[in-house]
Parts: sequence; C-alpha cells; structure tokens
Amino acid sequence: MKRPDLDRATLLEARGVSRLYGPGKGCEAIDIRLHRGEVLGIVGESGSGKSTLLRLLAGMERPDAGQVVYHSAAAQGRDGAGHEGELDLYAIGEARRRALLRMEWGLVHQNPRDGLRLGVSAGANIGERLMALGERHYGQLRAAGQDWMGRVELDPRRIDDAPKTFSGGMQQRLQIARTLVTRPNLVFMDEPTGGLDVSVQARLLDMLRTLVRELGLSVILVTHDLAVARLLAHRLMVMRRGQVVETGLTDQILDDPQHAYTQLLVSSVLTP
Ligand SMILES: Nc1ncnc2c1ncn2[C@@H]1O[C@H](COP(=O)(O)OP(=O)(O)OP(=O)(O)O)[C@@H](O)[C@H]1O
Repeated sequence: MKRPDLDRATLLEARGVSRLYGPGKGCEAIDIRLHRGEVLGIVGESGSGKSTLLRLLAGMERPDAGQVVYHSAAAQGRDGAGHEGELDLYAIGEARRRALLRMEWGLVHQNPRDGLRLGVSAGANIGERLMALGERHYGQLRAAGQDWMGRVELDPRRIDDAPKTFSGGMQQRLQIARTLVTRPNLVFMDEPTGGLDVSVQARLLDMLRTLVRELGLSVILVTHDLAVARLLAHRLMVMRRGQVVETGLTDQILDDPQHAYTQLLVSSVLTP
C-alpha cells in the first residue's frame, strides 16, 4: 500500500524494548517508530517474537527493559505524561493502560472469539465500545451498529443475532466493526486473516484495506503472511529469534530483501 505523506508525527515508539523467555525467545532491544496514518507490519516465521512484541506495544505485557511511549494528544499534562503528551506506557498505572486500550486504541485478535462477546447480539457488540466512550442514546447506538455492519459487509438485518450464529469470517468482520466503530487512534492487529479459508481471507483483506485507507488508520499489524503484509503495510519490520533483522518500505523489503533471512523468507513464500 502506498504510504501517506500527510502527517508524519510519531504516534508510538518502542525504545530498546526487551522481554526474553529464553535465549532467542521473545523480543530483544527493539526500537520502533510508528507514524500517524501508517501501517507497520511485523513479519517473521512462527516463534520469531511477533506476538510478544505486539503484547509489549499494546500495554498487555511489561517489558524486562526499555520503554514504550505513546504520543497522545489527550494525555498532555496528565499523570505519567511527559513532554508534548508523551505517555510512558509502563510508568502509568494498570487502570490507565486498560482505559487506553478501551478508549483510544483497538485490538483485532486472530480469533474473533477473543474479541467478541458471543452470547450478546451483534449490535450490542458494536455498541459496547461506543457506550464506554459515553454514548447512551439507544437510537444512535443502533444506527451505528447497522451502519458498521454494512461497512464490514454484514447484513444489518442480523443486528439482533448473536455472533455465535455467524460463520468464522462473519465473526471476524464483526470484531473489526466493534473495534473500528470508535475510530481508534491506534489499532493493533494480530494475524487478522489467520485461521480463515483462503477465499474468505481474500475478501476480508480487501475490506480491511479499504477501511484502513478510508479511515487513515494507524496500525501495528502482526502477520506471518507476506501477502497480507504486502497488501496492508506501508513499512515492514522483519523479526528473527526476537530481533529485528531488517526494516524498510514494504515494496523494498519484499522486492529487494537485503538480509539473508529475509531473502529466504521472501523466496520461500513468494516464488511458486
Ligand atoms: N508467556 C510465555 N512464556 C514462555 N515462553 C513464551 C511465552 N510467550 C512466548 N514464548 C516463546 O517466545 C517465542 C516467541 O513467541 P511469539 O508467540 O512471540 O512468536 P510469534 O512470532 O508470534 O509466533 P507465532 O506466529 O507462532 O505466534 C517462542 O519461542 C515462544 O514459545
């Protein structure tokens, strides 16, 4: 995807972040800078540390060393905020971190069942995050539910149905609607099309790409699938055994990989 040059302000930074479970297992001394409106893909084979890094960046797991800094316009002048609204994620309290994830960020899990409440209606799933932001008007919550079901190509007439009656692909669409309805400043996606049939994946990917573009989303995307990375990410970071081996614009990395590991990764996936 072509990278927007509109607003290059930094949104999220990792400074020397480490979390090691054993030698080469986890993440080691990772530096990241995500700009507003940018999709950063984190790629690498299974076990390279992608999901660990996502958890560290999203405030879900404390690093052994290093800092994760969120540049929040809303944070200025509040506890834990440094200069220009810099929020040191692990210097603020747990409650505040959770509130960030609920109010300003969004998280799309690989398995939609981890991100949805399967027993309550589709509409309630979408409305819940809006309610957390203070929306109480039933008509507006319902209208937003219908609008977002349409946007993710679900039949809005199924607004009262429980997601447990939906297929896996439909549940993933609903999870995406639930996440994006609040227009999050930052979205974390962990293998968002993983675990789905290839044909379902392709349509979902197309829809995600459109939404990312239309909403100008800032995204940290974890995937082992280079085709997904190619379609969604402006920039890539290639991980191997907990370390970053290469980083750059997506087309550069996939068309002209410099590091031997990236060359292997690209050739094993992209050549027939
Ligand atoms: N909580 C944990 N305790 C111990 N070891 C862990 C823990 N979480 C991850 N690991 C190990 O750290 C390494 C990196 O795991 P991680 O899940 O981050 O990799 P990944 O690149 O996301 O792989 P996958 O795509 O298979 O999820 C693996 O060897 C894994 O077994």
